[in-house]
Amino acid sequence: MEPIITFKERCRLCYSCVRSCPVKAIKVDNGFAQIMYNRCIGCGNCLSCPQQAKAVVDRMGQTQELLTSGAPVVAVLGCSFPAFFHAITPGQLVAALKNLGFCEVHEGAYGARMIADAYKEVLRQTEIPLVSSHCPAVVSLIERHYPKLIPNLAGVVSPMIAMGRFIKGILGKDTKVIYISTCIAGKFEVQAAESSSAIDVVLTYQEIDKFFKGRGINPASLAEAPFDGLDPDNARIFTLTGGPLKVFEVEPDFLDTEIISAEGENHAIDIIRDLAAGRITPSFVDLRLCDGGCVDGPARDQTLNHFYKRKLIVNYNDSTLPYKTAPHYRSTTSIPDLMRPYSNKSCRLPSPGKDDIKRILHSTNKFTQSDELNCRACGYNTCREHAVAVFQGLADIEMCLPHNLQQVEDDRGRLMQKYELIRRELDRQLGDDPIVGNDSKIQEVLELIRQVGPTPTTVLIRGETGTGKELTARAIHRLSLRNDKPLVTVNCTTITDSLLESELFGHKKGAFTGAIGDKKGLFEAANGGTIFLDEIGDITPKLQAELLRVLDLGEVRPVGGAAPKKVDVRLIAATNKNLEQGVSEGWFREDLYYRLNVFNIHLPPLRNRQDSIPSLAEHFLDKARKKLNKNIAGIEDRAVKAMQHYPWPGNIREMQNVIERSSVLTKGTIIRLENLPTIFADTYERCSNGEVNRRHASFKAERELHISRTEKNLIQRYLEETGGNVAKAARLANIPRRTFYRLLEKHGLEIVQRVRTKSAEQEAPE
Ligand SMILES: Nc1ncnc2c1ncn2[C@@H]1O[C@H](COP(=O)(O)OP(=O)(O)OP(=O)(O)O)[C@@H](O)[C@H]1O
Repeated sequence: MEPIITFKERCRLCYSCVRSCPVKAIKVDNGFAQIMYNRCIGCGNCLSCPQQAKAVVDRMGQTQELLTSGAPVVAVLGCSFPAFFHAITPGQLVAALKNLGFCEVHEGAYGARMIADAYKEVLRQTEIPLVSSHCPAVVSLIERHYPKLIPNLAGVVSPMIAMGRFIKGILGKDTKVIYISTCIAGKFEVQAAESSSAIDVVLTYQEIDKFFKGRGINPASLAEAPFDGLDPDNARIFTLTGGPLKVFEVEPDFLDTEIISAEGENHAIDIIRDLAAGRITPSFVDLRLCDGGCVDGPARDQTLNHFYKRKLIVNYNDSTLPYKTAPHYRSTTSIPDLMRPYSNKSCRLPSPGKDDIKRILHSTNKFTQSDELNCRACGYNTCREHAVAVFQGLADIEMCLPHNLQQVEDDRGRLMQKYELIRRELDRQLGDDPIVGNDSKIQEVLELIRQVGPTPTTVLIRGETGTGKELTARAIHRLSLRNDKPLVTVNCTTITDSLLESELFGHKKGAFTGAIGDKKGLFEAANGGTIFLDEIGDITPKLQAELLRVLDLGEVRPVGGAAPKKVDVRLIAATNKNLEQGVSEGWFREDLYYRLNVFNIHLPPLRNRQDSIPSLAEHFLDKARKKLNKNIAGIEDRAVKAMQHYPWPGNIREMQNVIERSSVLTKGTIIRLENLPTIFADTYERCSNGEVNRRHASFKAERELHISRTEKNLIQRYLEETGGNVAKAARLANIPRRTFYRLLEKHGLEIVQRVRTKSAEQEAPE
């Protein structure tokens, strides 16, 4: 497994890894940034991901397995260890490692000591510019990205590999060697074929520290133990800036241009690029990718500054460390083969032509040079570099931040336009719809709407389904002084009980599973305007109590929140339930009932509004005409008559649907009885037979019919003239009030008039 992995789900596409990768070995694809290992040089920069989406693969389990396998396991400490384990002595660190189960502990600096002689030899023999190879990231950089310089690489192993070969050469191949340092590239290096089997595991200081903690080992409490192997002497400074040249005994003069010693990815890449281009031709280039040398490798102690770490290393170099060297390490034949080969590991990506770049730039709205902002938000230094990466399949177009912002702005504009269109359409469909009807009942309703509209009074609208309760609520809001503020409509049965409370009153973050943030409720959304609670008879007793609180105190309490919020909302409620029965049966709170029942509007069912059927039919036909863009002139009389005798269980909504459906079905310009659902033909037949039968009935029956009609018309007229006041109407008709009531009953002129009549009666004494 590769030493660094990506946790897809943590990647938030901030492109910080793209930005920090010196060789752009990151591919953004499928919604996350992944490492392209064939381009990666193991510098470890991507581990600084703010979301911790990149992590070093845990090798502690593997180490533990080796330690318990029975094979001898040797620990080798990289030269920089005193700058990490600075709170304990080197001898205590050795003791702690032995406590973990390591049989020997060596200083990796001895590896630097060993390769120094090899370097002197290679330097003496080489005539082309020689590039040092002790930094595995620099080796990878050349093998993967500048293969032209492979012949320039010193064919000498790194100090780490030298140590592995040295120890295994003496103790035998079955010995396991674990190298511990600040280096991440070393983890990649030991996986490469060229250095395989020299080192078994590479750990960072952090990993070994975790190991101590996991095993309850406190190195500071331990007595010092001596190192094994050989004392590296002054090779301990190898880790520092300038350290390798000192150890290799290559000491240039101040003005020397033949020897280059540099650190840091920018310098290293610049120098390698110039070498490859032949712009510089020094005799020796000593390079390390980490700025500050190995002591400042990616797994360093981040809390210490470079110069303090330098001081720690210098002190360590000056001190005498306890050593207990076994005689076999002193044998002159113990020095292993320190040479190594290299291979071309570059994989060339396709190069885009000018037109390709242009096309990609255009797709992110970059048409002129000034459109190329080179803002680097995508992680690439220039818009062109990003375009090349897009062409090569490394980057996404969507990585361009200015382009995305422009897109969001454009989308916002488009959505605003759509919203505006939909709002107008909704207004057309709902808000501006007139309340149609010329029967006395609906005229009375209209009068009530006109009276209550401009007041702040709570209104309770009652009536069967589809009778126009919502339409009435809209009309009331339109006539109110709040009509410039929202009318929020809530159907209490469409939202589940548990959600309705939070929908109405809002909730605080964490109030329940899924409450990931604070949310305002619909009462707050309606602040200053009106809220229409449809089907109020269906809300739970708990919600009834909360609602009462809103009505009494004018404040809402969000679910999970302690502090109430003031709201100024007018309430219109509607129900087709019998709330009085609810109160007596206990499922509707009495106090809420009285609070709602301030001003009642009762919408009559359509079957009691036969007189309005022709005008409603015409109204809905007009709507269907516009909606379907169909030339329909009218509805034939037979169809209207059938509609007048149909009981309309779904009321006006049903009628609207029937007319729209018939408009779709009709082939001519007139909606005929046959275009209506078949039940209307039956209804028509029944009512026609009734008329024919009546025509053939006796004179007496015919006379009764006419008298009854005249009686009904007269009663309606008296009511109209007295504004629905039954007491006055009875006086005008010169009949007792009780007789007038009986006639109302007989002709089906009920409830609405009676409600009004009752209140009017109280005002008007007999
Ligand atoms: N008097 C009327 N004039 C014109 N259209 C009407 C009238 N009454 C109702 N409508 C139309 O009938 C349909 C149903 O009306 P609305 O939704 O207001 O009924 P409702 O009583 O609130 O229904 P529900 O009880 O199912 O919620 C709507 O399209 C509305 O525009």
